[in-house]
Amino acid sequence: MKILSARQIREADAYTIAHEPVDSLRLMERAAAACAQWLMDTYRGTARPFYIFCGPGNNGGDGLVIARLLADKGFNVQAWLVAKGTPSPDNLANQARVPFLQTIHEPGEFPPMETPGVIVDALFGTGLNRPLEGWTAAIIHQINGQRGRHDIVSIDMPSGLMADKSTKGNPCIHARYTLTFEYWKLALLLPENGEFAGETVLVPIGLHPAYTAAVQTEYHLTDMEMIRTIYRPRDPFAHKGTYGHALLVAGSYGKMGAAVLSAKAVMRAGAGLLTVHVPGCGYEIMQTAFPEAMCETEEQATFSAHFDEPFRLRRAPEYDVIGIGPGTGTEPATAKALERLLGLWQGPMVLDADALNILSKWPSLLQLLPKHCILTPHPKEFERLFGATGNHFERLELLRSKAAELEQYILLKGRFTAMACPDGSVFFNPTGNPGMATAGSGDVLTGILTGLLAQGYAPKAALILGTWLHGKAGDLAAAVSPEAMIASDIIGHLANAYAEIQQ
Ligand SMILES: NC(=O)C1=CN([C@@H]2O[C@H](COP(=O)(O)OP(=O)(O)OC[C@H]3O[C@@H](n4cnc5c(N)ncnc54)[C@H](OP(=O)(O)O)[C@@H]3O)[C@@H](O)[C@H]2O)[C@H](O)CC1
Ligand SMILES: [K+]
Repeated sequence: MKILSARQIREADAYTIAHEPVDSLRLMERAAAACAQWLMDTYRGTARPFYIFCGPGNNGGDGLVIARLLADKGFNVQAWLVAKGTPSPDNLANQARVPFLQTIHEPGEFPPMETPGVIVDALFGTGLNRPLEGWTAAIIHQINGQRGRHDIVSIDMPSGLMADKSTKGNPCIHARYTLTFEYWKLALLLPENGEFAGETVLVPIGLHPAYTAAVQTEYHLTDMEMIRTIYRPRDPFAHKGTYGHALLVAGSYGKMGAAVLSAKAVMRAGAGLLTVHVPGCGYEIMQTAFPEAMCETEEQATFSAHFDEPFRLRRAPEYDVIGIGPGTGTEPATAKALERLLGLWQGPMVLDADALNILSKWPSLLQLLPKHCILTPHPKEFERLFGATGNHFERLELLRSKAAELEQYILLKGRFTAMACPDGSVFFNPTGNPGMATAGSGDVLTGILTGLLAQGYAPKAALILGTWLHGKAGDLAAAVSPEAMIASDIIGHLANAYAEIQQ
C-alpha cells in the first residue's frame, strides 16, 4: 500500500474530481458519510452526544457534513465553527446546511460539554501548513483537557500534525481514534506521533485507483496483497536441501537463551538445515534445548580471534546464509572474529544485536560487509551506529540515506518497523503489538530473517515477509495476554502466522 505525501493526496483528490462524475462537494459528502457511519457503528447504543469542532478548511467541511448526517439520524449533536481565517468554498456551503452550528470566536467561549460524549476533531487535516499557535493552540489544549471525560476522534489527521513533516513539540490533538482517508500518512507511522494518533482507522473514500496505481512514492505499508505475492508455497518434491543451510553465530556465557530462541526461529521459519556456532559453554545447552540444529563450538566462553578455524573457509560454501549477533557479546576477540568472518564470507547475512554493537564500536567494519545484508537495529542500536537526530522524520531520512549509501537493507524496529532498501524505498510493517517488547523478541526476528534467506528468498522479500510474520505471530500470541507473552510464544505462533497467508 502506497503512502502519499500531502501534495500527492491533493493531486489524487483533483484527479478523482477530473476523471469521475463527482465534484469536490460530493467527495466531501462521501468522506464524511464514511466517518459518520463509523461513528454510528462504534457509539450506537451508548447515548453519548457528539461534540463536533470544525476548522475553516475542508477538514472543517467534513466535520460540518458529519454533524448534519448524525443529526439527521437522530443523534444528539452539537457543532462549533472555530472561526479564524476565510472558510474554503466547500466549508462555507456546508455551514449553511447545519442550522444548529455555533461559533467560537475566542478560547473563552469554549463550551462546557457536561455529558460524557465523543469529541470529533475536524479542525485541521492535510492542509495544515505551519505549527498551530495563539488561540487555535489554546483550543487544542482545551480539547485535550477533556480527554478523561470524552473520547476524541480525529478526522483524517489529529489536528496539529502535518502529514509529512515533523511537528514535534507543537500543539496537537491527542486522539483516541484517527479516521484517516484512503491512504496512510507518514506522520501516523512515526513513533514521535504515536501518542497523538491513537488507533488509526483507514477509511476508504473512493479516490481514483488510476492515480494511486501510477503515482511514484518511496514509502509503502506492507499489506496482505504484498505478502501473498512474496510468499512461495513449498514444492511437493522438496527435500531438506531445497530450503537451504543456515549458519547462526550466537550466544555466550549467560546469554545462550538468545542463541536457542534464534535457532528455533530459523527452523520454524522453514530453513532446511541449521548449524549453530556457539562458544564451548553453550554446546550442551544448544544440543539439549534444540536437537533439530547441528552445533559446532570453540573452547572460549566468548568467540575467539580464531573464529575462522572452527568456521573454516572450506566449509563456507556449505552455507546459504549467516545470521550473527544474538547474545554474542562485544568482546574485542569477538569483534576480531566478526572481522575474520567478513573476510571469508560475501553471501547473504543478517546482523543483529551484538554484531551491530561491534559495528558501532569499530565502524570501519561496516565497509567490509557484503552488499545487501540485513541489519536489524532497535532505536538505541541505530543511534549508536549512525548517530542521533532531532526528530523521527530526520531519523527516517538518515535510515534511508544509510541504506542507500552502504547498499544494505536496514530495519529500524518500532511499532511500525521501518525497512529501508538500497534503492531508497522504505516499507513500514503494520503487524506487532506492545506485548512483543519482551526479552528475546529481537532474537526471534533474526532467526526468522535468517531462515527465509536460507530458503532462497531475496533480501527484500525476506525482510518484508519475515517482519510481517514476526509481528503477526506476536499478535496471535498477544491475543491471549500481551503482558504474559514471552518470545517463545512468538515462535510457537509462527505456524499460525503462515496459515493466515494461505487462507
Ligand atoms: N483526501 C481527500 O481527497 C479529501 C479530503 N478532504 C478533507 O480535506 C482536508 C484538507 O482540506 P484543506 O482545506 O486543504 O486543509 P485543512 O482543512 O486541513 O486546513 C486548511 C485551513 O487551515 C488553515 N491553516 C493551515 N495551517 C494553519 C495553522 N497552523 N494555523 C491556523 N490555520 C491554519 C488554512 O489557512 P491558511 O491561512 O493557510 O490559508 C486553511 O484555512 C483533508 O484533511 C480532509 O479532511 C475532503 O473533504 C474529501 C476529499
Ligand atoms: K482533524
